Amino acid sequence: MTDLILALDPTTRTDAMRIASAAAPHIDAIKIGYPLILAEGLGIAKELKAFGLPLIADFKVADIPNTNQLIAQQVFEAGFSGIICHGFPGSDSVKACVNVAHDNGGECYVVAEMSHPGGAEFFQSGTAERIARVVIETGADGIIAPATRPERTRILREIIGTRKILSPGVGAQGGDPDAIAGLVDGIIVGRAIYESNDPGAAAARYASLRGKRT
Ligand SMILES: O=C1C[C@H](C(=O)O)N([C@@H]2O[C@H](COP(=O)(O)O)[C@@H](O)[C@H]2O)C(=O)N1
Repeated sequence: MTDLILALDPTTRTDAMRIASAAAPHIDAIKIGYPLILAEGLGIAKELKAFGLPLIADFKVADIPNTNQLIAQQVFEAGFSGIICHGFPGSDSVKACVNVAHDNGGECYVVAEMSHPGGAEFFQSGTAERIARVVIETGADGIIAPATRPERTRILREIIGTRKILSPGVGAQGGDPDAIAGLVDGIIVGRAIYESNDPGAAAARYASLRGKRT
């Protein structure tokens, strides 16, 4: 089952609610991060929960363990069911997020390799693979891996086994959904949906990929 996760990055409540409402019937989760939260505050999470979909907090948490713990606690108190953290701060920092997520019945996903061009500079040469191994060590629920580089995501899949892969980079960044859908548990799509004149129809097109997971 290849889930469709809407990256809801508009920076006004009005646009966010309009787009979420149109896309809701076709998506499996909503990911929000700094663009919308800094613009509208954490309260937007409670409003978005009205759509009955899991909410993923994309804060790319990357601090010392204690600070990661404090951030993660705020995230799950705000009603999120998942959190994204970075892996480069090390296994103790990742474990702090994992523990809070699991204490709250939620999930923690770790950025293993980023989808933009710069992600190839710093996450390859072994870094992404090391982070994938931290995911195994810490019991994290999965990784973020690039839809723009299916060959890299395939390598990371070999390391993390059945843990989840959520894959951004489809659409606006050039990632081909058909090339990645069979490899991952969810594709993350933002601008190709929320910048569309018809976000509902755009989401429905990507939703047709469900079930492609092989
Ligand atoms: O490597 C990563 C990490 C990060 C993530 O998912 O954690 N994202 C996020 O995924 C979405 C893609 O949006 P769009 O390009 O479809 O508009 C945005 O919210 C990005 O911040 C990536 O794009 N690549």
